[in-house]
Amino acid sequence: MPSKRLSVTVTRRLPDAVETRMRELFDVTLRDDDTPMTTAELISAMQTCDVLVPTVTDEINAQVLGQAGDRLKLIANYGAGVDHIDVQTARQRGVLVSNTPGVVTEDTADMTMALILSVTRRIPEGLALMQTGDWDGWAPTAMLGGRIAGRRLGILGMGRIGQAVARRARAFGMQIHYNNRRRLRPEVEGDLDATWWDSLDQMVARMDIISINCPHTPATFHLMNARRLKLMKPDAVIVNTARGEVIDENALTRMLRASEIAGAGLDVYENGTDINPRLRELKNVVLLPHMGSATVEGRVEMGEKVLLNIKTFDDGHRPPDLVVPAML
Ligand SMILES: NC(=O)c1ccc[n+]([C@@H]2O[C@H](COP(=O)([O-])OP(=O)(O)OC[C@H]3O[C@@H](n4cnc5c(N)ncnc54)[C@H](O)[C@@H]3O)[C@@H](O)[C@H]2O)c1
Ligand SMILES: O=C(O)[C@H](O)CO
Repeated sequence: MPSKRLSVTVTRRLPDAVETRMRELFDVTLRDDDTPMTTAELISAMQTCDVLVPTVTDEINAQVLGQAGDRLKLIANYGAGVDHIDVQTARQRGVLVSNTPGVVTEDTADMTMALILSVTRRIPEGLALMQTGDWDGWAPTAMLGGRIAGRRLGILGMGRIGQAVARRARAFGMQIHYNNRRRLRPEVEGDLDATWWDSLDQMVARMDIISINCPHTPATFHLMNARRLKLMKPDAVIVNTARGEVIDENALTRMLRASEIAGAGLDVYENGTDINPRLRELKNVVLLPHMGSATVEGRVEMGEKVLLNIKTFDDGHRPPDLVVPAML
């Protein structure tokens, strides 16, 4: 007699190859349209499935989890960041949470460098000049940016992506500094030629460029608040490819408008798509639509990770990318 297949609900459209494999392995419910589920749809899905595959666009808070069915045993997130899931409450309810770390690392680090270069070398301004047809030729003083070689890069959150950013930035001749929950092992720190700062305040005050690469947790919410942003040098730049909530977006906008810091490159925002409109008006800001890990290859690998986590759970083992509250 065939064994009962695990019931899996996926909240967003995934690459075709991933959806096909989902169908082969599980009793899967896939969506036809690619809009985020409403809260009611999410709760309804969580009342009938064994495994939910959400993304960053699904807010799975304590209230939503409180209405999930007893059947729900695993939330296999499609993405590395899990700040949209109340992992603590899930655990209390006996629901496991897994994510997709590692496969997003190189692509997100590439995008971090792209933002650093875009802001310091004014790439979007140059592009706009070409697109409007306003370029009237080379001039010694036109479109001058800042050199990044020799500059101090301060990485806040020296995990997988932070270290991948450090490797790239070293190749660009930057000096690497970092603040992290824990200091790296000496051999890793040595390989990256990175300088450790125990005090985030002291690091922030001395850097030319700051890159945010820590997760959004209660401890990192507004870690870059108005007071700390004011410690930055007036010619410094900040980039964020982690989560918007780590920076006080309104304070950052005010400081950029007042030229109290030189520029910002943002891939993520404090309130999702509801971006401070004043940010859009600024020339010294480069805004991207949360596309740090958006490569064809990466999206398939994220799906493969999700499949592996579910399959391992289905086989009676601990999913390899289990997220436990102590990690956050
Ligand atoms: N823009 C995107 O598309 C995109 C893609 C992937 C990941 N992300 C975000 O990037 C984050 C980091 O991903 P990762 O794979 O590098 O995670 P990771 O767990 O490997 O690294 C995170 C690092 O942050 C450090 N950290 C945590 N709290 C801290 C604190 N209070 N102060 C200083 N350091 C702290 C941790 O010690 C760890 O070293 C994810 O949580 C996710 O939110 C964004
Ligand atoms: O965390 C990630 O992997 C991306 O931001 C998408 O959720």
